[in-house]
Amino acid sequence: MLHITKEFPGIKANDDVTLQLRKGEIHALLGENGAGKSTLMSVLFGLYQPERGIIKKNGQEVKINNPNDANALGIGMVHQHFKLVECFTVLDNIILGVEDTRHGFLRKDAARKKVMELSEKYGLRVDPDALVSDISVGMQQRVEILKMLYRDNDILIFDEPTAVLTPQEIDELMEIMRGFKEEGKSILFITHKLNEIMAVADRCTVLQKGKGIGTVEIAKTTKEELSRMMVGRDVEFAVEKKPCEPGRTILEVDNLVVASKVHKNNAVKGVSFQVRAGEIVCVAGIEGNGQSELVYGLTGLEKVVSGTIKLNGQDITSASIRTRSKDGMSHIPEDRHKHGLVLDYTLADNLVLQRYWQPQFQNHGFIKKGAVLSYAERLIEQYDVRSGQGAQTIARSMSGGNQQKAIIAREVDKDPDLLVAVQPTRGLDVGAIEYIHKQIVAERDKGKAVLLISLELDEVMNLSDRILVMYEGQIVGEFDPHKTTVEELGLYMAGAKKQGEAKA
Ligand SMILES: Nc1ncnc2c1ncn2[C@@H]1O[C@H](COP(=O)(O)OP(=O)(O)OP(=O)(O)O)[C@@H](O)[C@H]1O
Repeated sequence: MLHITKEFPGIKANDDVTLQLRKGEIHALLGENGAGKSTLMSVLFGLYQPERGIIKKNGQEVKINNPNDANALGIGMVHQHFKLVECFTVLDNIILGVEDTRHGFLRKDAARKKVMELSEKYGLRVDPDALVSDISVGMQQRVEILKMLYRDNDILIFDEPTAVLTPQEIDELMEIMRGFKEEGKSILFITHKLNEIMAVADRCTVLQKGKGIGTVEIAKTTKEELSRMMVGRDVEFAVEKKPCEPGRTILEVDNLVVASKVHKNNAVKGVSFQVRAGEIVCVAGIEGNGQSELVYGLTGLEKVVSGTIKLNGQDITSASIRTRSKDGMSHIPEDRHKHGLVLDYTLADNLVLQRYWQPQFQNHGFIKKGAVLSYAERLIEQYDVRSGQGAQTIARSMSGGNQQKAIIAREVDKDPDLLVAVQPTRGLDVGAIEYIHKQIVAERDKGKAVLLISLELDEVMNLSDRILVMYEGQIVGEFDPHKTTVEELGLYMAGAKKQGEAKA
């Protein structure tokens, strides 16, 4: 890709960027949120046409007008937010658009055979007949990868593939990528996780505010140098925090049971714990052990089966979401598109989603547009949310990381008593993670209670004052982060160990 420039209203997302990919290499693409990584890859995949610049494959200039052209050139892409049809089966998703319809009949036998062979060969376990809406995020990603392989692609673009995976799944993906490389396929890999780049990549190209800063050989660089190139300053990987001084109980959960949406059993099976003012309690666990359902129950997204939830001593077990919000609960949700934002609203409207009815923002049922805008502008400035048209930007057009920052700004600025933060730094760059971690600790130091749900053990160890490990819907252990290790937590998370009587 030579001298690519791509503009959107108000922003040059790519500004004269050159990227060269070799055969059989894993090439990482690194940059702050909104630096233009996804845009550059969307240009390569034919989703956007650049204003300037050309693309060459094997020395020949090519024109990629749409994803079909990209596929014909052997270029495939796994998007940051998957592009699957939820009510279709795995197999139908893989063959979508390249179905064999000879003589007017849809023929799937050969397709099924090819999919199963690819699945076997690369260790990409899928159930071809399962509906996409019923399978885990990890399996959805395998479907996306199989889609590329089914089309015989040999340039594979992975846009933040590990942001949604568990540590085990990340290891598996790294192995799969190495396998592709050995076969001579070329991989473009966007990630914010420097450890992953150091582990698998051969080279790394760094973007900063739309411009290419340079390409480095991984064998000759360090994590620190990469983060400096990308953020333009040194980044602290561990946040400083003083010992915790917990106060009164803010959240009290007693014997909570929450049903599962996917299977008949309960997902949360009698969980009890408390979170006090001025402490960060972290629920650690492998994805799918009831953490999501616990949060749905706490925040009111799902009705609970039994048990009680008290916030500041008030029973809120059956309270509406608005009541919980008014009573002092904030929620940074796991899925920013499903529960965090209204994607076709402006950034400003998204920032007042739970507050537009307050006198500050409405008068006799009419929204005070000026007040909403100036409030949004303050948050955008304070939380460094970057987008093309400021408060008026449509949320859908913002980069994933900046969408996340907008949600964090909204939830923290509500000044809650309890902040329920689920994977708050998913998809954020190292500079933004440092900032968010400091914010969470600052909230704690202001006397707020923080319940953090995270799959990232580094984050758990770094931030929490107390760790609860969840396994198969129950709390199987409680730990002091200063007295435990990642290895010990791992054993409890995998169900190999359980504390006699889990107290919390
Ligand atoms: N379709 C679009 N319309 C308008 N602006 C867009 C569109 N797509 C991207 N942008 C803007 O272009 C810039 C670059 O976005 P891009 O998604 O490429 O960043 P990124 O480096 O992938 O970020 P992240 O790490 O947060 O995913 C952002 O400011 C974004 O708001």
